[in-house]
Amino acid sequence: IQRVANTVPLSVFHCTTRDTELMGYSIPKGTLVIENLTSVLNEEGQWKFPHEFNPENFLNDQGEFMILRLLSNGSGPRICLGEGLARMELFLIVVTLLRKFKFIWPEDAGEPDFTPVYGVTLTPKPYRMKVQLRTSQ
Ligand code: HEM
Repeated sequence: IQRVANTVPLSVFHCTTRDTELMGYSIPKGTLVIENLTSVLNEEGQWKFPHEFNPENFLNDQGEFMILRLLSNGSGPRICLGEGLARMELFLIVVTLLRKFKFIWPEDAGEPDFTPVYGVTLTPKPYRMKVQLRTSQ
């Protein structure tokens, strides 16, 4: 979910505090550095299905779960302080909703439009969804 949602596509802007050499590039002191997380999270060649929601992106050839650093919350000394909290909340909220309800795309709603709404964060366009209480079996 976090890979496809790409919630903070340009991360938090940073600035070099000294002249820096990175992979052959010289970055002078005081340069504004903007990360492109959209590229990281959708890079062709890095993901089996870069442009679709497919949990198989996180499985190896034997079908086992691969432990990856997803990078949707940045990395390094300034990594997102809320990463663990955000991940736990997402898990609890999504699992609780899916256990209680079925989410059904309405037949008359046409194809879903995945074009994001741009801001500091990316959000989906408003959409209608049929929500049905699951019956206990
Ligand atoms: C899915 C939810 C979230 C996403 C995708 C996200 C993403 C990010 C990203 C990309 C950065 C920049 C990291 C970097 O510069 O390498 C960041 C920084 C930060 N985030 Fe989050 N974040 C999320 C939720 C939260 C929550 C819930 C909190 C607090 C409770 C939080 C607090 C922070 C703070 C304080 C920083 C700045 C850390 C620093 O500069 O030292 N974030 N976040």
